[in-house]
Amino acid sequence: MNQTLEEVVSLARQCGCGHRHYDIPIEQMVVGREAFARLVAYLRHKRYERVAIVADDHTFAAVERSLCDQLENGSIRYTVCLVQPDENGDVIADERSIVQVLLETPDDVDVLIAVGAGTIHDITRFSSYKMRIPFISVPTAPSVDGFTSMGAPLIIRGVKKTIQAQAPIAVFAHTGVLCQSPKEMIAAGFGDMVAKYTSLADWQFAHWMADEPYCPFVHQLTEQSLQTCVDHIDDIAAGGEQGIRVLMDALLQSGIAMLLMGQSYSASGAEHHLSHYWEMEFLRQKKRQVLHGAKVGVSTPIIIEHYQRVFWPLLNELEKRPKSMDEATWERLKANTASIRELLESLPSPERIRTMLAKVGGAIAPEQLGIDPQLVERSLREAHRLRLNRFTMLYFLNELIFVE
Ligand SMILES: NC(=O)C1=CN([C@@H]2O[C@H](COP(=O)(O)OP(=O)(O)OC[C@H]3O[C@@H](n4cnc5c(N)ncnc54)[C@H](OP(=O)(O)O)[C@@H]3O)[C@@H](O)[C@H]2O)C=CC1
Ligand SMILES: O=C(CO)COP(=O)(O)O
Ligand code: NI
Repeated sequence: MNQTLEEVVSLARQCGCGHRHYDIPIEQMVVGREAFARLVAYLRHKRYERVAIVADDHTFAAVERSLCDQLENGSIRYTVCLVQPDENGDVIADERSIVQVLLETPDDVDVLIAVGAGTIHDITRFSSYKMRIPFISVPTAPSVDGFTSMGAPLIIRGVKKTIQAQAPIAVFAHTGVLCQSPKEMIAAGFGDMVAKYTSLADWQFAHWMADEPYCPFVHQLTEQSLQTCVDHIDDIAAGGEQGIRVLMDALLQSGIAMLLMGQSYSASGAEHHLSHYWEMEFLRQKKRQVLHGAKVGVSTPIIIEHYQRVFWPLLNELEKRPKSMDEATWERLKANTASIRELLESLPSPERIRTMLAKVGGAIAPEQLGIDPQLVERSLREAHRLRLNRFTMLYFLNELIFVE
C-alpha cells in the first residue's frame, strides 16, 4: 500500500467530507514471504486456538504444506472446509457454498481463515459474518480488490447481489504463493484495477447528479492505487515479486477504500454492472465462469467507448429537457455539463486500456472470453438495472435519455 494502514486510518479520521467513515477493523496486513509465520504469531497473540480454513481444491493446494506446517508448528488446531464446485466445475459464492461452510464450521471455532481468491473470500466473509465470528484473509492470487472490503457479491437465486457483511481482521498475503498463481489471475487483478477509471468517473457523476455519498479522500485512495499499477505495469507484466507486491498492495488499498464508504461506490461502476450481467448470463447458460478481473478489464474500454460515442455528443445537442427527465435533474445536468465534459475527456482512450491489458497478458475483447456482441449490446441496455441504486452514466442514458 502507498500509505500504511495506520496512516490511512488517521487520514480517514481527519477527512472533512461529512460522511461517517466505517471503522477499519483490520489489525494487521502483511504482504511478504514471512506472511504465514506472522499469521501464526497473530493467532497466538489473539489466543485463537481453533481455526477453520475455508478454501477450494486449487486454492488449498496452492498453500497446503507452507501454511499447514506453520499452523502445526504453532500448535494451532485447524479444520479444512473445501468448498465444492458446481455442476459446471466452478466454485460460486452462492447459497450452496455458504450452507456448506455453515455446516462444516465447528461450533467452537474462534476464527475462519479464507484461503483463496475473490470467491472464497466472499463465501467466508458472509458466512463468518452470519456466524458472528471474525475472519482472516489469506489471498492465494492477486486477482481482485475483494480481500479487505466488507461487501460480499453473492449469487442468490441466480441474481448477483452485493451484501455488506464484514472486513477481515487481518490479511496475510504470501508473495511466494501469489507469484505462483495462474498468470491469468495476475492479469485479472490488473483488470480489476483498470476498471477504477470508469468506476471513479461514474461515482463522481453520481455525486454531482444524484447526491450519491462521496468522499474525496476515498476517491484519492482508489485513484492512487490505480495509478501505482499503471506506473508499475512492466513489473506487474513480468510477474516477479516486486510487481506482485505492487499489485497486491493496490488491490488491498482499493478494498480499504470500499471499506471506508461501506459500499463499493469507488470501485464498481457501469463496467462492473456489465460484468455482473455477463456472469449471470453464463450461469443461466451453464457456461464455465470467467475471472472477474478479466471481465471488468474488457468491459472498461467498452464503457469508455460507449460514453464517448453516445454521451459526449448528447452533452452538445441537448437543447431542451427530455420528457423522461425531471426538472431537478435537468437543472443539475445543465449546471454540471462542463464538469461532465471534463470528466469524459479525462478518461483514457479505449485503445490505451486495451494496450495495458495486453501488456499484462489479459484479454482485450469480449469475444476472447466467450462473450458475444449480442450479449454486449444487451448488457449496455440492461445491466444498469442490476444496481438501480447507482446513478452511473449508463443508468442516466438508459433511464433518462433513451427510454422507449
Ligand atoms: N467483495 C468484494 O469487494 C469483491 C468481490 N469480488 C468477487 O470475486 C469473485 C471473483 O474472484 P476471482 O479471484 O476473480 O476468482 P475466483 O475466486 O473465482 O478464483 C477462480 C479460481 O481460481 C483458482 N485459484 C485461486 N487461487 C489460485 C492459485 N493460487 N493457484 C491456482 N488456482 C487458483 C481457483 O480455482 P478452482 O475454483 O477451480 O479451485 C479459484 O476458484 C467474483 O464473484 C467477484 O464478484 C471481486 C472484487 C471485489
Ligand atoms: O468487484 C467489486 C469491486 O472491484 C465489487 O463490486 P460490486 O459491489 O458491484 O459487487
Ligand atoms: Ni471488481
